[in-house]
Amino acid sequence: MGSVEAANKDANGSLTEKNPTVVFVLGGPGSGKGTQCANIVDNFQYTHLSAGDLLRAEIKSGSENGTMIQNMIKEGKIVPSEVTIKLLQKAMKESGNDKFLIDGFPRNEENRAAFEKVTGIEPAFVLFFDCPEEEMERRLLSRNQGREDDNIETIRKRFKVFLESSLPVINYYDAKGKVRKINAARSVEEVFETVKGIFGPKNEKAE
Ligand SMILES: Nc1ncnc2c1ncn2[C@@H]1O[C@H](COP(=O)(O)OP(=O)(O)OP(=O)(O)O)[C@@H](O)[C@H]1O
Ligand SMILES: Nc1ccn([C@H]2C[C@H](O)[C@@H](COP(=O)(O)O)O2)c(=O)n1
Ligand SMILES: [Mg+2]
Repeated sequence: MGSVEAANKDANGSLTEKNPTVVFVLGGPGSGKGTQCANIVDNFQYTHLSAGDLLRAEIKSGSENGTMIQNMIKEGKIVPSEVTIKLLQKAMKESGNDKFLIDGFPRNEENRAAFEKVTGIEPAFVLFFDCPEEEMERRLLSRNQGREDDNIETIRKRFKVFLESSLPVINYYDAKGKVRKINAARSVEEVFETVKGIFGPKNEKAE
């Protein structure tokens, strides 16, 4: 048995010897997090968990939190950590994997501190897709996936929340040397070339 210090907590918060590898995938709305995570999953042995997708699925499921989540997403606000972390823990457990790309989380200091406290997990590193607002706005307005928050009013609110609440989390991890900043204002292929270099050959899927 290893020491308790070396142990993590499992997705339910119990101490375990298993050490999940978590990469937080952060960046402004429309910076390309989901697009690049799909490419990473195709090439590396990771499970992609998008906090936004999990919250949208929760709305669709008719859960008692659905209306609250829907209203918060419409306003570009961050849903309380307790709700999002429970969804992440459940998805981690159900995946059967131990390597995760957690996309769009932590979005604020409350998300960050609560996840660390509840799961005991520290990210291996943080991918930060850095993209100018004008480019992100262009991408979101032409995304065409029927998202209720892809309208100019909500997009502006999401940009404000990103600057005020999410950037401080990126700065927190940057001070710990964990941030891998990527210029996301390039083509999908160019961005992925940089991403591939960060993951390296170790976790690459066999052909
Ligand atoms: N490098 C790129 N160049 C041009 N368009 C891109 C690029 N990456 C993603 N896109 C497009 O921009 C839109 C937003 O991308 P994506 O959904 O991956 O962003 P996101 O960071 O996950 O956004 P959100 O935070 O809103 O979920 C999509 O329509 C996607 O196809
Ligand atoms: N940690 C999170 C992640 C997302 N949300 C809500 C608020 C976001 O504007 C929305 C969409 O997320 P995205 O798909 O853009 O990553 O979901 C949240 O409250 N907390
Ligand atoms: Mg996304």
